[in-house]
Amino acid sequence: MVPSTIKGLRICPNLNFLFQEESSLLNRYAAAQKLGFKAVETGNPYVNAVDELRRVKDDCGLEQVLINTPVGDASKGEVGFASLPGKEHQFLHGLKTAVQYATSLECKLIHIMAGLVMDPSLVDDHNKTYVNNLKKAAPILEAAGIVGIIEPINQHSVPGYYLSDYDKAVSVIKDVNSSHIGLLLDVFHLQQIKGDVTHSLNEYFPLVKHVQVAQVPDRHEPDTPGELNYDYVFNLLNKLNYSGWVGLEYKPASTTEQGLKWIERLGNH
Ligand SMILES: O=C(O)C(=O)CO
Repeated sequence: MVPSTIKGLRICPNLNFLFQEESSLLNRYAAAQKLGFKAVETGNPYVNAVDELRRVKDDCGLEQVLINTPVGDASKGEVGFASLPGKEHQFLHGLKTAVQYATSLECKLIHIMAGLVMDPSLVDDHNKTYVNNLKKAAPILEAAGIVGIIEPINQHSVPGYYLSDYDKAVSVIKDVNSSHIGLLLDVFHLQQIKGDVTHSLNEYFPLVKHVQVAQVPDRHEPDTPGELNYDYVFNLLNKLNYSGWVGLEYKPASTTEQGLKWIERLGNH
């Protein structure tokens, strides 16, 4: 069994990163529950029918904290659709699918994936498309009681990803001006995009609806060798009175279960 909190912060494994020893997503819910987790996040729930997922989630007594919007053909930039000019229909269809899944799974957070900029000369069209799509998404999310969150992703992890700048994310959230559009702050990406973790966490905290963690640069467990001191980061989240979930979105350095020992190690400081 593993603790489901670290320093009082609630933690949930991302089932598209952890428990990959289980080839089936449905079995990953059971594996997470067996180890003692109370909740999960799932980047791509669409590999299963929503009723199947709902049944397994409920049988395991797990909370579904977050899902992502669907992605398409990455070779066409479709790592999500939110910023893609000319694909507004696919964005809206994907959003409605995500809302349908989230509603059935009683999930209150949807990570809205932005897509890739395949032609840098079209970045202004991406900017306009992104804001317009999020403005259309806000009332749909509000009606469903769901918050859409946008996540700056670093360019090493996803080269060409449209949203890779916190100032842009903040400006878009303020432009859309809806309590149903907020920020997903993944400390793994923050460190590689901007660094300045203490001041950045303080500055962006009012917009933060969800946090994810992984060590930099290898994206392994928080206590593996790397640039970030997660003992400090978790203490800082507590100082800020962060009450949301912390998503474990890292690639286990060995096995999932072996790697989870970091929680005990770090939690005892
Ligand atoms: O790659 C990431 O950090 C994501 O959150 C995609 O789900």
